Amino acid sequence: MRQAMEAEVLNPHFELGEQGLHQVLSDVIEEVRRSVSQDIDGAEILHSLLTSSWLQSLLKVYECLQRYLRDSPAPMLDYASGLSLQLLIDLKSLPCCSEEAKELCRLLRQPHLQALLSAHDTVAQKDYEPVLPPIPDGLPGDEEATRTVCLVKNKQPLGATIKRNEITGEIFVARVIHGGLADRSGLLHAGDRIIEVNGFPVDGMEPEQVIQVVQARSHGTIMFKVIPITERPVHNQTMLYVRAMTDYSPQQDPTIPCADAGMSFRRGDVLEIVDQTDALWWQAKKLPSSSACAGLIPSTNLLRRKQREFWWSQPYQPHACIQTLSPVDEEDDLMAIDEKCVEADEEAFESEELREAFLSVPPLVYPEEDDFSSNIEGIYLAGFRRSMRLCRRLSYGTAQPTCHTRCPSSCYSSLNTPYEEVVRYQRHPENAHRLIALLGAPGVGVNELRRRLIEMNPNLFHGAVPHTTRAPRGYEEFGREYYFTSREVFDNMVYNNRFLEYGEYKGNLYGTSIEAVREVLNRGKICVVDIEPNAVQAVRTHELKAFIIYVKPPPLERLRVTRQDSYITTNYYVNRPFKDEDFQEMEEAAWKMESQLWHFFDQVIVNDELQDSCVQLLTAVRKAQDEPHWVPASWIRPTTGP
Ligand SMILES: Nc1ncnc2c1ncn2[C@@H]1O[C@H](COP(=O)(O)OP(=O)(O)OP(=O)(O)O)[C@@H](O)[C@H]1O
Repeated sequence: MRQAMEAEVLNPHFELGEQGLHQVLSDVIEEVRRSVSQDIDGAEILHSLLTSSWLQSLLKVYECLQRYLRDSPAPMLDYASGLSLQLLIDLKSLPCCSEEAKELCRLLRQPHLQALLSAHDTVAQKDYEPVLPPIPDGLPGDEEATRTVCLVKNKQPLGATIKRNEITGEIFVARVIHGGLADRSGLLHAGDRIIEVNGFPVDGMEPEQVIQVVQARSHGTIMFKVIPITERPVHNQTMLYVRAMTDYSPQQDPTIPCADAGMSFRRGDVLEIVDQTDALWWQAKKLPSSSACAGLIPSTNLLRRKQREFWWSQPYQPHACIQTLSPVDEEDDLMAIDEKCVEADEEAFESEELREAFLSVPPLVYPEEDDFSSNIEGIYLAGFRRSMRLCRRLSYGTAQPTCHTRCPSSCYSSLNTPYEEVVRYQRHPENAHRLIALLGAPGVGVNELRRRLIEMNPNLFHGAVPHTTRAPRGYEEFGREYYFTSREVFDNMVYNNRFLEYGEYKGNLYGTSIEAVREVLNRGKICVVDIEPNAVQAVRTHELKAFIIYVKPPPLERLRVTRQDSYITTNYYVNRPFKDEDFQEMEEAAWKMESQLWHFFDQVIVNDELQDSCVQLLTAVRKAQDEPHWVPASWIRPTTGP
């Protein structure tokens, strides 16, 4: 037996048998037991030593470590994600690809495979230590043991805030910022009492004075003597991603505990909430983030409270919802009749006065149809009829009954949800396409871009056929120009929230229904619609998963240059060249849309050079369908209730 043990000691690579060291120990105990019965001196002591539970545990740990060292798999490489990306780039750059290469591309782009590779890299790069056994019970708990913590400061802040107990004058660590220097050291915790900084006793000092002592040394080692907190709070670190629905600036928030530790954000920013331990102040990172260090932001409840206070502190203003963007005043436009008319509206011919007015203004073009209602390769471009467009512009009605729900971002509802929970979503190739919704100020070019996109590939891109209560004309077909319905049916659809948006124009109702969009999507096509601001909420649903593209006007000087030969569709059913006032109105309308809806835009295209904008639009639409994006969590795991 002894020989066997010696062999083990001498040869560290000695392979322990099935039972391992545990077995060896049992044998030793057995031998010692026999020695005890022979009454050999000291054998009893040795016996109790070897049978003690702590030694057994220690040996088990040793065995685990041996097994860990022997069996731990070593990765072939730790950058599988990078390699797959490189492979995709290389394959893409090939002039022509074999079927196998295409298949490989498809596989490598699969979200599950990418997630697997990423998980592999995380594991491969991390040095996982074995789990250590728990600290034995019975250690003295009330001992005021001090700890000396040395942090090497570089240009980064320390990443901790302090507070003073006003009664005792003691200084405590108030908060440790996730990913900051203090956090990464693992040695400072919220609640630790600071006794000394760089040898200076800090009890009784004001927090600002303590900070001065810390800052006296801009780099090098800073030494803290602390009494560690006995019971550390449990950190609430569930992974949460949110989209900010409001702007926030810590510098302008007098209530933030430490403005320097705060993080500013803008509406639409995606934030990773890394710590929600404090009910009032969360810690978050802005994505994509290059910094390891998080910043303080108000929690949902706190931000909601702040917004409410701000809301009530504002002087009363007449309701300034997006709908109040006044369309061109009808009376003003009547004065503009002497402009050069290049196009007449389908409905314009119903009015005798207008017909006369048109006839008196040369040169005139009287297309039987709206110019956008064209036919490409036998495919009709639906949803471009002028009356529908003008109706939408004039429209104040939506599928939602009250203003609060109609202007989701601007008014009350953003107070309820200052952060919207989001998740990363990538459409599965077999799922329906995401709805593409274009939005922009009147005249900015939404319809021009939409039309050009559909013309690029009318077999793939489609508009939704609108509904109307207007009677069909001789050349019009049901389901091509419009779905012609009775007012009763239309009202019923409104009542049942089946319209994304609807409105009235010259006594007739017009609207884009969810069914019309669904009909396009069910045929495997990409449905491209333009929406008014009040339809934003209606397209942001689990079913449609709209990708909202905002078309932004370029600066005024560029509008003047690029729109020299363009015509604005006025409220008077004529097209005329753009005037400076039109550009100003466009900018104002754009500004309002941006200030109220920016956080809902998945993509912004500045419509400067038309060709560039078309390329940007096409790229955005492809990305919307094929690449991962942040979407509301409720789209992926729908919640019950409103
Ligand atoms: N980038 C551009 N450069 C030059 N002209 C443009 C550009 N974008 C659009 N246009 C022209 O501007 C005019 C208005 O565009 P369009 O009708 O698409 O506006 P819209 O945003 O759809 O407005 P509406 O609300 O009136 O439907 C059209 O004559 C169009 O050809």
